[in-house]
Amino acid sequence: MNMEELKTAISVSGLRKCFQDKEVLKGIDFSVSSGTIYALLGSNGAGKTTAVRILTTLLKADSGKVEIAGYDVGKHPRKVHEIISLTGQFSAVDSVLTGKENLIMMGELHHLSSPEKKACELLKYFGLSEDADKSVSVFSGGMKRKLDIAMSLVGNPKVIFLDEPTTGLDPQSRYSMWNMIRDLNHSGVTVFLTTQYLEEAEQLADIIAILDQGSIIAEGTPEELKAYLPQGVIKLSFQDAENLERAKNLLKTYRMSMESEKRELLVFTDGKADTLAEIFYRLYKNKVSIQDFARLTPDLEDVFLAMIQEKGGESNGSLC
Ligand SMILES: Nc1ncnc2c1ncn2[C@@H]1O[C@H](COP(=O)(O)OP(=O)(O)OP(=O)(O)O)[C@@H](O)[C@H]1O
Repeated sequence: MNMEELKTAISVSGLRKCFQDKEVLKGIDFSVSSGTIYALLGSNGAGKTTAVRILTTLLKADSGKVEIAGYDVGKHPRKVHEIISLTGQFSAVDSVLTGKENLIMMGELHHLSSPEKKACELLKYFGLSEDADKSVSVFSGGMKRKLDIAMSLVGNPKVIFLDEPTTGLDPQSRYSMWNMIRDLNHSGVTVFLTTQYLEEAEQLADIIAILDQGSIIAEGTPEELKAYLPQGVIKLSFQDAENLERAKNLLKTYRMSMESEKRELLVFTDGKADTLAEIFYRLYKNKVSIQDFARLTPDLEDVFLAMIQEKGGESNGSLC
């Protein structure tokens, strides 16, 4: 099957997995369009690695259906292996060998006609050419991670799974890894990544799914997820309690939240320019002196925390 013609790269429905009596995945559903970057975002222990292991045929689900490029992972694992690659949290490279030797070995495993040529191409692509003949034992964490991804690309996968690709990397290496993931995606590869970093999901993903205690509690583009929280909250600060109190009385028609100690007022508006102008005019006309103001736009972290808090009250009963 041709991936270019196939719209859905990954399709998951009703996926469940228990370990002993613990239900780690509670019947999750999602699909990933070909050519996109999909991020499964969740805290430690949310079930991300378990999901990736099932999607990549390393672990059997208790129930549910997973298809990669139309192939059922349980029934056609070999076909799935031809399409995917997996790079895990822990590097699979052999530290005794050099970077180039690792890649050549992988090329031989894939029966490439010219493993050395492929190794050189990948070393160049990942900016590792100068270090090609050094033993991997002297590579930095970031270099090892790059080599690990390079190894997974030897077989020209159409769908790549990256399990927490930047965990443990310094900000510079993380940034360079993000660029590489974007480049890979631009070359036509579908990317499925797990991360616990909100910023990473926001920077890279077309679609983000928030996995919390084995359930997907929200899914959408970063913008769609941000729309979950109200836009147009403005924060007004006042020099003294008197101005704060007068502003509060004048703006009674709006929903507000007051922090008396900080002499701050949060006003919840529809975010429209006319509304903001009306608020400022009302205060100005009544000679209320505003010390400072800011428009608060919720970021993904606010959304993540709000959603997790909201779901916290719901039952997490196990079905195992
Ligand atoms: N083989 C196993 N046997 C028993 N429990 C397991 C096994 N694998 C995972 N778990 C449990 O399943 C839960 C989810 O683990 P998983 O590794 O999928 O989470 P994660 O979201 O990838 O977390 P992290 O970000 O820490 O890697 C955890 O409570 C973990 O202890």
